[in-house]
Amino acid sequence: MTSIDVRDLTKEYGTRRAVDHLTFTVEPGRVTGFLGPNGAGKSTTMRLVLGLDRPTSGTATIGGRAYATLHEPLREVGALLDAQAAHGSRTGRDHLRTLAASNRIPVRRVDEVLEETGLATAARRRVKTYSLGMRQRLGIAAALLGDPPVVLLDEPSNGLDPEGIIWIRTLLRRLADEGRTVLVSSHLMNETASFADHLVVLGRGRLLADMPMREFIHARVQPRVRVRTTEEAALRELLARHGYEAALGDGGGWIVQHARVEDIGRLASEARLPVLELAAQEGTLEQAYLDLTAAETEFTAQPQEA
Ligand SMILES: Nc1ncnc2c1ncn2[C@@H]1O[C@H](COP(=O)(O)OP(=O)(O)OP(=O)(O)O)[C@@H](O)[C@H]1O
Repeated sequence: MTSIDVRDLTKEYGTRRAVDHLTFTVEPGRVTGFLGPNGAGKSTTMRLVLGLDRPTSGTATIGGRAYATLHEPLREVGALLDAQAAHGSRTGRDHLRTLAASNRIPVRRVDEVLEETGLATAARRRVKTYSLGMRQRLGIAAALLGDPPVVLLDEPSNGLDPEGIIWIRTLLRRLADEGRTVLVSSHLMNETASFADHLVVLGRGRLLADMPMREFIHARVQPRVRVRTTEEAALRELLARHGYEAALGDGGGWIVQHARVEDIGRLASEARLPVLELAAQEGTLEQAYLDLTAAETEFTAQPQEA
């Protein structure tokens, strides 16, 4: 099993510190969402892991080895960093064949990944005729070509249509279920919530969180309850009397802050209030993420640099 290990990693561009003493491990068998505001250092970290840039200090290794020392890198790590990387005058198939040949990957893998990424019918077209979503699929096909145990994808849902977004979600889950190490950066919180098991969150080059996604949400978003009754005034008075804060929700009913269904249900029952609806409202990843990064967003903190 191959993990990605980032240890005390720092990268400076001139006086700007893009990555600041970062330490975390991306474990196999789960999808790790890589989050952070614009400029937080996600792409820089991925570039350092892939040996595309040199760290100022610290290390980034894959299975204990620096990327530059891997014998057949595409068989060990698949990456999507820049979907525009393919040469426009080549066909999608030729692009993948060239990559396969230079990494001693059997040529049958080309047709397999074209099929897997839904590009089989477009394989003989020049890449410059591809839509953004098709280029994205081609970049993912290239990442999967060497059947690697480690996959890094920077914003893979970018440009994909709704069907493509469902496809990528299923793909990521499958890769993790097969025991691979999967690191995926995204700005789309609903998307990330739909595929990630674990989160690594950066802010201004530093590690803000490294924990299971459920834990991250529960630690930051208080539970809420939605309750609806025919006796509005009585409910409001009951909640206020027990110190609950409640506000009218969309489509009727009350949203009660810091509450659990067990407590509100019992209160309503004891007061003999007819309850039409009673439901726990799960916190979302977006709420938890915004709460964490509010103070960290570069553009909020330093508007003069925007
Ligand atoms: N080649 C470079 N030269 C100078 N500064 C750079 C370079 N690459 C990145 N930076 C700076 O490093 C910081 C981190 O950028 P990076 O692209 O890693 O962030 P990110 O989290 O991937 O952002 P985004 O979500 O916008 O893609 C930014 O302030 C950026 O301007």
